[in-house]
Amino acid sequence: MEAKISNLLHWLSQSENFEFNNAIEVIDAEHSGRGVYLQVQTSLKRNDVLISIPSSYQLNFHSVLYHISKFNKLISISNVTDEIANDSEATYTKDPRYQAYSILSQEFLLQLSSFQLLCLYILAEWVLLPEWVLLPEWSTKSSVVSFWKPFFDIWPTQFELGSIPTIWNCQRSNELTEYYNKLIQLLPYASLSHMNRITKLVQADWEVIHPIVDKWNQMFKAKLTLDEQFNKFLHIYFIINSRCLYCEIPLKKDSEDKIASNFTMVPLVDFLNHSDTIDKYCYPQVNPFKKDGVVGVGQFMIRVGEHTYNQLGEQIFLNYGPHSNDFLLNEYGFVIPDNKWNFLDITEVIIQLLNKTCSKDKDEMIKLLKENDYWEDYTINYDEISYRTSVALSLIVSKDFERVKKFMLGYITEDYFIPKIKSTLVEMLQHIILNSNNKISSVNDLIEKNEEQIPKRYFENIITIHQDYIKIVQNHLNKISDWL
Ligand SMILES: C[S@@+](CC[C@H](N)C(=O)[O-])C[C@H]1O[C@@H](n2cnc3c(N)ncnc32)[C@H](O)[C@@H]1O
Repeated sequence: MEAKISNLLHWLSQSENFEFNNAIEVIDAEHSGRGVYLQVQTSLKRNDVLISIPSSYQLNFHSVLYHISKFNKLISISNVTDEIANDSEATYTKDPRYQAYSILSQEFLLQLSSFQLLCLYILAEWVLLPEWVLLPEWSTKSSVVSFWKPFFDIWPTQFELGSIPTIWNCQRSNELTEYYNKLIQLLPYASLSHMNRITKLVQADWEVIHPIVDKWNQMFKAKLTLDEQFNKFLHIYFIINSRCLYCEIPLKKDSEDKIASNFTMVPLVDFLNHSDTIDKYCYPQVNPFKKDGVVGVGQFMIRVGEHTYNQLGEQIFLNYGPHSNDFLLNEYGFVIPDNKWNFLDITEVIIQLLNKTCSKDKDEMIKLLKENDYWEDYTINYDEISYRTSVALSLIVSKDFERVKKFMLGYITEDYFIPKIKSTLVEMLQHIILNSNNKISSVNDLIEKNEEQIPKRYFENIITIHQDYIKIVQNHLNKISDWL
């Protein structure tokens, strides 16, 4: 890994606009992978620059179009593909990308989302190009490598990202599928619905890009099967997902997918690990795009936040957002114990309770909740049972439609409903604890039968989420015992 990191630094240092504070270093740690640490006894203070990466070394919608257009001269987008010199005929015959990228029309590329374009491009440059150049017709020119190779080389392996539930759910032709299905069954409801949502996005994106991969396979006689290529795509999808940083993409300014497409991938910045503390450690800043030969969306900087770094060995963290463990597991493949943003989604439990009421009342309740935007998304965090959860529960238990309408409008407080819902709430919370305890026991059973095929952290992540659920619920049970 050290050699790969020094290759990356060497590659970046070819740009004058690259900065990496000489008090920090990238270190590979057992639990959280690569991270950035203070390695010189000094003091890094608010607004000091830690990392600064020019546009031309970031992977995003703009830079990918720029690089594709080097091989396909029919692509011409102002402010993106200008300033590309014409190649000689000799160059054309040396690099299979001229042929591969010739099937990508400007119209097709521009309507892709950032995710689709980057997945397709990274698949080509990282996975397929090294195979293409080994074919007899290109083999004498195998010195052809992607500009991005030093960046690709430091990305996590399939094994490192393997704890993400959508990967268990989507991976094709895998001997561990049966095992993964057992793990999926032990996920909490919030993780399961998150997994199902991302699974649909992954599958939809593959539907869009796989016709191109098919054409490349015919052009270059692929060695990998389509299933193997899908697994590589899945890996790339989650590399992007777990390492992308918010950044406005001018070409996506007016597009429908602009929120999901506004991101860039930034070498070195993508080594920063997550802390659940917001606004403390460091923060990103993107300097506006300057024309003069600079390609892309702007210089990406990381500056020190309000915390002064002066402890040798301290880790430089970045907050990825106020994310619960269910979210972190599904988007990034890790959890943090006692994460302060944890919450339980108890929509399923509330709906089960609702299903036990007589069907006429049930239909009316659903109608009232939907009409007033109180349908689903019932949550509990450590400190609070959400207002919408209290409203739904009060309605289901009391069946007092008129008073619940006033409760929704804030004319009466929950104090009125507390004595009515107390016993149902206690029963429901105890049931949640029982359910999490059962799942923890089942995960422990799986660990015993595992025979080391699956890394222990996959199981431990699920156990941590359930244990944290129990802490949240137990806190409410303690509070309820003080009521009235
Ligand atoms: C943006 S990358 C950070 C660099 C990464 N550690 C690496 O080795 O390349 C995000 C990934 O880092 C890991 N990660 C980030 N924060 C973590 C934390 N607090 N604890 C454990 N793993 C963490 C997760 O694997 C996540 O998918």
